[in-house]
Amino acid sequence: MNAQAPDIVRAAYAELVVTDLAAARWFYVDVLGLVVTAEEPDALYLRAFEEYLHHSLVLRTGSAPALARLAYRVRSPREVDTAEAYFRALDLPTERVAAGATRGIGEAVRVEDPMGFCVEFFYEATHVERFTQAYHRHGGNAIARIDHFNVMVPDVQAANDHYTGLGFGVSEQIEDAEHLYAAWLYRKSTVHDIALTGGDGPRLHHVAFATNERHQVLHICDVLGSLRAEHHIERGPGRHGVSNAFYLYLRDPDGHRIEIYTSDYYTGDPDNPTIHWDVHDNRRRSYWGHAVVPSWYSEGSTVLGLDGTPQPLTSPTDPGEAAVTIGADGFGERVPDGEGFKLGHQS
Ligand SMILES: O=S(=O)(O)c1ccc(O)c(O)c1
Ligand SMILES: [Fe+2]
Repeated sequence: MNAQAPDIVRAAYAELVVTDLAAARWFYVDVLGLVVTAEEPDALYLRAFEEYLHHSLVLRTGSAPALARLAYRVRSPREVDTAEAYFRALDLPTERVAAGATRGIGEAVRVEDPMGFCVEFFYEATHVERFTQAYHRHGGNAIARIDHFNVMVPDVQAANDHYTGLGFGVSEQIEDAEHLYAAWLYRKSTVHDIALTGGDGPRLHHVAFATNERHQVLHICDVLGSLRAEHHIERGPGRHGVSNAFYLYLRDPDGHRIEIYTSDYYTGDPDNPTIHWDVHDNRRRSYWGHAVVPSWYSEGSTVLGLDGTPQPLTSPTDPGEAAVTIGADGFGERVPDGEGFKLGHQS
């Protein structure tokens, strides 16, 4: 009999390893405006304005940039036990950690999932002040909350099946008759808590935070421009086809990719239909047809396994999305009649 999947509420926090905590503090606190809940000589615990749990992002000093773990909140303390039983039944490396193993987080279970990511499931967490209406503290780029994780995996279908087995709904997919190239899956009533990007993996593609309004995304761009830090902008601002969200992708001082995201849509009814995008639809990634910078498809963060060591990478066996569109979706040497760019009518 299959073990019961834990009742997962949402993507809750990520722990990133950074090589220069001061530089990371400048990026995430001074530029992005995240709130410092707690600070240690080698770690920062940060949250966004609507959040009342201790943190949604931990930055910890290390010798090389990496994703230490992704964490999901479950609905009750009992669901931590359910999670442990579920993953042990799958014969996955699983460990129970005591309250305080991560400052501000209660007892939890950590698992190395089938894709190689270290994933934590917790319920108890320290409550701290919520700054939803502390408008005097909000900058023009007020980030409201963490929204989702995006991970790079060599087998999108297998990862999709792992997450549907955990009770995630599938909101959108990019596919053709042969392959599933990308997928977005959710537990909370938005487009996703986790997204799957085909590529060498396991790697972290990005952690996304949500703002409530588009102008807050645009303000980040203006702030970076005024600081002569515009090189932190990798892609966007723009409108996604998948998710319909307004987006901006940044690279932090260690190269970790952070998305600032707003205006996706509600997915909370039980019959929420999956949206299927053809891999040749030029609007899927950028609804206005803009090309996607090659680094967005090719670069990601190293992932640490449950034992804290970097995970070796596996390459996809099928052709990746960037191979079936022209180059990396617009920057392609194989454009037959253009100057290296995809023309609007081409796919
Ligand atoms: O680029 S996509 O439109 O596929 C996209 C949609 C939603 C996301 O969160 C994302 O990172 C990327
Ligand atoms: Fe995203």
